[in-house]
Amino acid sequence: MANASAVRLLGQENYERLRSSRVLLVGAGGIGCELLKNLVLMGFGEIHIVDLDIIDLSNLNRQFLFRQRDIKQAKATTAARAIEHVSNSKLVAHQANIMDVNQFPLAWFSQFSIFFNALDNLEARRYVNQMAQYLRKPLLESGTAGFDGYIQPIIPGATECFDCTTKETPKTFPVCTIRSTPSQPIHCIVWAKNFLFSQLFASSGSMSADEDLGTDNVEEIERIRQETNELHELQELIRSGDKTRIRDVFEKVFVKDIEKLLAIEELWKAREKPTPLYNFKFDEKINKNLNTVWTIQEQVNAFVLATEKLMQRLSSEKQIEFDKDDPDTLLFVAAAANIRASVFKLPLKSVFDIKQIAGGIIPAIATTNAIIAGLSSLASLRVLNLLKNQPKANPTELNMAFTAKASNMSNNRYLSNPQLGPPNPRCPVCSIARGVLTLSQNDLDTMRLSELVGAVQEKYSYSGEVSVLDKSTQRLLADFDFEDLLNKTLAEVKVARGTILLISDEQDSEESIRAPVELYIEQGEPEGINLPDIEVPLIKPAVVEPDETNSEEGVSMPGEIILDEDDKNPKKRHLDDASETPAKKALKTEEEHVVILD
Ligand SMILES: Nc1ncnc2c1ncn2[C@@H]1O[C@H](COP(=O)(O)OP(=O)(O)OP(=O)(O)O)[C@@H](O)[C@H]1O
Ligand SMILES: [Zn+2]
Repeated sequence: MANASAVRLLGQENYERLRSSRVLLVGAGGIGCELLKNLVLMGFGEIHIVDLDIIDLSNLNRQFLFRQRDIKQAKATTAARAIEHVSNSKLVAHQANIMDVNQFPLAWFSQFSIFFNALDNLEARRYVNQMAQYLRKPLLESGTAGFDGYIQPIIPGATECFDCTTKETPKTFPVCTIRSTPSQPIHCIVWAKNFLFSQLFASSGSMSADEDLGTDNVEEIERIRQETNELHELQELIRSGDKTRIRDVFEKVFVKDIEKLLAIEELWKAREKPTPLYNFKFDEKINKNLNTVWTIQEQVNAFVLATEKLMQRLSSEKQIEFDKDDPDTLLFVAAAANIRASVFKLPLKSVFDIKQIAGGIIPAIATTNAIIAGLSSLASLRVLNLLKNQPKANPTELNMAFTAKASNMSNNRYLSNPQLGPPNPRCPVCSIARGVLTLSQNDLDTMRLSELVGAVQEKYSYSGEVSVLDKSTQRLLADFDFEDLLNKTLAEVKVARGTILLISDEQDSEESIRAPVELYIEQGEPEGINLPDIEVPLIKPAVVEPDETNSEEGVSMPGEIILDEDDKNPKKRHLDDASETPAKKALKTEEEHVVILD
């Protein structure tokens, strides 16, 4: 049965095209459920839904295709089943990770006219963006965070891609700030959760000798190492189950360790000194109101109570992970964070506030999801040229992108309609020449890496050394002073179907170097190395400006904590930093040691 209103909007011919389109929806959560309903009601011919997760009780308030009885069922299949009875579309559900190259190789993506992202993490978003760039297929990217949201149509070659602008990564902090010199409540929360809690209840590791601590102060480094190893001993104490020893734990963490810190005078030249919590006592007074800020005595009592409970649990659980919904772990982290905050003379917070911060909670709002999904489905008609009388303009001139902003509204307008930008010529993703290299199974098993690298050098005229990076795992496979793997087979170095290799010029030339090239490894016939015919231009090495930072505004993603903090973020990529090859940049990022608040 034809959908009369769709025919009126699109015209008969375009409606037929819509009916014969096959589309991919990645994510069947808050935006995904809304979007699936829209795509079905619009009448797309075939819709594939991919989601790796199962339904949780907390999803039901907004993921309206799911009911209580569906809890623990797969999201993708349940969503398809829930909408089937009103659907005139063929629905195909996959409970899987979209980044699983065995299930979803590049060729699988090529069957779709458009991809819709309804995801909640940067990694998967980046991955689908990359597939869209390889196949030059349009992608409708979307996201919400509370009352804010956005849609961004991405048309490879014509508009900017997801990675053309820098994105805020989850906030990270230098280790020394967390361990020695907290200056905000958040530093104490990160310390309590990622350090104290995990050392006492979750892990058993002591520190490795070469861990970078983000400070050069020898005394401080020594103190941090010693403290970690002593905490390891405290873990033994905790595991003994002897509750009388909680006093020792408390004294070590809030008195002795602080005294040791105070002894490093260098640290306190320009900072207020902490005060150890001397004369502490434990009593029975427990405050049960999670919304108020407790007195320090109530924090101390809560710390003892939570530690007792966790100690008891350790007799049956091997280790305990922090979970914002696990009251014992939350209470421990909240109390420890507040006691430390008081020692460092910082403001205390309620358990409820700490739960939000430590759990990374941004409330998900059904209405925002519905607005964004509505805009995403409507924009897809424009992207696919399905609207009747659609102006034939360059995509960057059409009104296709939207942001919904309540948090920072301009001109009293909730919805605004920014123009899509053209691809950023310095984008690390869409500015790089790329192609697909198909290798036979036999070649994948037996070909040496050196053979492949040699062929790439010859085909794209790299005159000197090149570096080879496996982008999927960020492993360096070869460069000018690392040739150990060149003699190994592709199978031995784990280059397989779905691997993306980034080859960069290592030539030390003043004049010009060749741009990098990216190859997606596909498996198939025929034998031999048939490299794709792509142009890999010569570029001028950029002048190095060491302190240059990217001024483009980051876009925050749902599910991530973006904190107002002025510490410079060592993980932020510099799109315009052409002083290093991407391969080297990736390695450096891996080496930097920071505490991540997840
Ligand atoms: N790599 C991936 N492959 C497939 N699906 C993914 C992948 N990463 C995330 N998803 C799915 O994307 C959806 C995002 O939906 P949403 O943002 O509403 O998150 P949620 O997990 O349902 O809710 P919340 O995080 O708020 O509890 C989730 O259902 C999640 O399982
Ligand atoms: Zn880009």
